[in-house]
Amino acid sequence: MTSPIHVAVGVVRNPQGQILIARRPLHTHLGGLWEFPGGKLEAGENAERALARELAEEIGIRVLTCRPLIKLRHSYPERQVLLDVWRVDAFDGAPHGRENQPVAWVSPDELGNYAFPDGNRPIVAAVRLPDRYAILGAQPPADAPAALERLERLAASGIVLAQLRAHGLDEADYRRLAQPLLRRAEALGLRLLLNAAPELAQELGAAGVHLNSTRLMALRQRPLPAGLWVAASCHDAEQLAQAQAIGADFAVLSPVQTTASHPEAKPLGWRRYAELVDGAGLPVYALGGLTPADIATAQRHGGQGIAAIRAFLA
Ligand SMILES: Nc1nc2c([nH]c(=O)n2[C@@H]2O[C@H](COP(=O)(O)OP(=O)(O)OP(=O)(O)O)[C@@H](O)[C@H]2O)c(=O)[nH]1
Ligand SMILES: [Mg+2]
Repeated sequence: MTSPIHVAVGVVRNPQGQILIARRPLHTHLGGLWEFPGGKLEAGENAERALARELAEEIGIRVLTCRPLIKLRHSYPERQVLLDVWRVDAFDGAPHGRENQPVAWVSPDELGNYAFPDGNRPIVAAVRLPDRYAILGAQPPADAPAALERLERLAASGIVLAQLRAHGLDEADYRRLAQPLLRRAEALGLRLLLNAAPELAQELGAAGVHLNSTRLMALRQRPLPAGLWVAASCHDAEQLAQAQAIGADFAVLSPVQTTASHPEAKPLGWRRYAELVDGAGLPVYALGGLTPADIATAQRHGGQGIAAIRAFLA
């Protein structure tokens, strides 16, 4: 197998939070599809240098600050690419298509309306996902008022994505608990995924499903359509590969450190976390004994951010 073509890709964000996309010229590989500007590394260049050069050449901006977002390998019939994707949050100049390609500013949630190359699906997910994923836990008896109060506190602290995890409840109790939480989450602008059967998540109008590793391993395909989120709990390379194979949007990898909720589980540590994330092919949150102070560490190790049960309520 030849080594993949290393490509530096920029997710350029303006102060309004919109993302710059460009349309690939018709005569090129994947011509006519939308992309994030960028291009191949030249000999002797690292990804950051190539990114700065490509964004200057293609859209006429000077990159001021950038940081890694996600790295992905993808095989097209004609070639393999390593997409080395960076967030560009500060730049000089007004972006325009210097090669006459159409460009557009679109909000992260509108990205789904544009036709991108197949390899870009995880990039779009990474752009849309926040750096914190909250796990709203509940134990029997399902205490809806207490869970609602925690949901409010999560939203007040800026959480926009969470899952409802209540493994001790039977389906009827889980349903009773989930319904008012889903209604409140919607009003708060918080996307609530159900850690439950995908059919239940869809029936109750949740933002998506969070698959525990048993459900994940039993699936042969993505259980919900593209408009809903599919997340998965993973603990090793096999489960991450399965998450990617069924087309999950993101994964949670645990335990990264020793944690009070699972004291018996052997932690992965950041080095192993980074190794697993590197081959995962989808955004991965770190979970297990972490606090918001670890977000930057998770991102430095290739992750999307952190997931936590208690830390966001502190
Ligand atoms: N820039 C960019 N390339 C992408 C994206 N997604 C994706 O699969 N690719 C693939 O990455 C490869 C390299 O990108 P490129 O064609 O922009 O390379 P380049 O700017 O150096 O152009 P060149 O061929 O004229 O030198 C292409 O095969 C392209 O299809 C994306 O979002 N942005
Ligand atoms: Mg290019």
